[in-house]
Amino acid sequence: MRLIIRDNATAVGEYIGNYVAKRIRDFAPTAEKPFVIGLPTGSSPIPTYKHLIKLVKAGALSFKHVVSFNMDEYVGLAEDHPESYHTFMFREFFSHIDIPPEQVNILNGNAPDLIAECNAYEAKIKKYGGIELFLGGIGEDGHIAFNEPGSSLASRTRIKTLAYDTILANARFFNNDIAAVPRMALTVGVATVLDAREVVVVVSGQRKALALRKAIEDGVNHMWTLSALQLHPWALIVVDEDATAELHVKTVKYFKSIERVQDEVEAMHEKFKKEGNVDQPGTMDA
Ligand SMILES: N[C@@H]1[C@@H](O)[C@H](O)[C@@H](COP(=O)(O)O)O[C@@H]1O
Repeated sequence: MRLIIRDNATAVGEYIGNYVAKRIRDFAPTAEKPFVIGLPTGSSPIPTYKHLIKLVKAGALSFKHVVSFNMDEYVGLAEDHPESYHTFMFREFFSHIDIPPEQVNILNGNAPDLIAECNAYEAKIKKYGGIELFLGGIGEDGHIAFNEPGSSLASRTRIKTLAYDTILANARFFNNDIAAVPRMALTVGVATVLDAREVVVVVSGQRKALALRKAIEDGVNHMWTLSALQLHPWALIVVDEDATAELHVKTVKYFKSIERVQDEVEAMHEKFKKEGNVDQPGTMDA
């Protein structure tokens, strides 16, 4: 696992935006071989979406051959409700980029058969050959997608009852009316996320600091589902300084030093490549 620390949420968004853009460009997606990406909602990924929009508008990136799968959606909230994840994704991202809407997949929290909806979602991901890069955010209780504490680390897309803490945390999006926050959601499972070839997680703000510590300094534990990322061979967490508040100084220093050495290795490879000595980029420590 790599941990990248940036000064603030904007810098985190720029870092992840550039990272995702490079992955898409290097993949060179086509209609026959699209780049399959998993996407989150929440306030944390907004700076990333803003940066990706900027790159698309500047002609430096295209989502024409990208297929997206969102992480989750509330159950029973009208699709056009201002706080549905459908509305969020189009408002904050999709309507500003060139992704064809038919390539966007978001769970339908109003499907007549919710279990069938979840199973079909998993099947569709499989049909595309799996997710290349899953971008995620976390809740204050360490949940990834809506995999609340106690979720099975082998879980798949399913119906999930929300933790009361999450309902309280999300009330800010419903005029602080706790009663208006849906009690259930459809969510990809922990195993659905871990199946992706690469996972990138954004964590910003001091209120996520404990979750970050639990996820990276303690062991794998279903009470902090992000910790399951320790089992993933290619995981990257990008955080702002505020989110590191509960980490040991030693941990922060360690990951900063890894980034420094990695930069040196990459610069060296670039130099060699220019001189025609190597044709493979350096591999990154995961
Ligand atoms: N289901 C979503 C999560 O996928 C998201 O990571 C979390 C964090 O939101 P924010 O970034 O606004 O703190 O919000 C919800 O709970």
